[in-house]
Amino acid sequence: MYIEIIIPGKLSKHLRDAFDFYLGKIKRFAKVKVTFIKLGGDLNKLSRGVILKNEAKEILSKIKGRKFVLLDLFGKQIDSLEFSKFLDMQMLEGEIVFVIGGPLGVDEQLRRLSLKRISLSKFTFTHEMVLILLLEQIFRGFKIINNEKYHY
Ligand SMILES: C[S@@+](CC[C@H](N)C(=O)[O-])C[C@H]1O[C@@H](n2cnc3c(N)ncnc32)[C@H](O)[C@@H]1O
Repeated sequence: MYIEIIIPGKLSKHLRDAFDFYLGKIKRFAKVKVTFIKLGGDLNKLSRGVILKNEAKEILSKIKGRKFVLLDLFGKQIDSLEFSKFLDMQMLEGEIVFVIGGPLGVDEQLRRLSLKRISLSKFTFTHEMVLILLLEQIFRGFKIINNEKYHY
């Protein structure tokens, strides 16, 4: 199983331990690649719309026509069991691509093109926190699929 996560920006130092921790945990279930793309510009010089379009262009160039799941505040809230079923189903395809928006959110084009939009809760998290939360849910999902003790 191959999982790719595309996210604008860089991971802050204070989250690196959590990032490495969950990547290490997932590696026996799947190969995970996290692709950081450059931010779409400086809000002091460009409008939010232009920045989001720049990021969408860069993200789409990495997606190269593949299906992707968007992490989106306005997406559907699902629970960990449903997420694990989705992971299990995608295993038949052999690949899942997730996209997380940048600090300013996502361009509508990405919403339109996405296969599915998932909301983790009604709270707004930083995009970097969403990366860590997503990795933990992926790990949890594999533990559920494999009937291993972790999800209570
Ligand atoms: C700081 S948020 C951007 C908030 C922005 N107001 C918006 O409308 O998306 C950065 C990114 O993190 C992700 N994100 C933040 N909170 C989320 C949540 N509760 N569920 C799913 N994704 C979330 C989304 O991909 C979002 O584009």
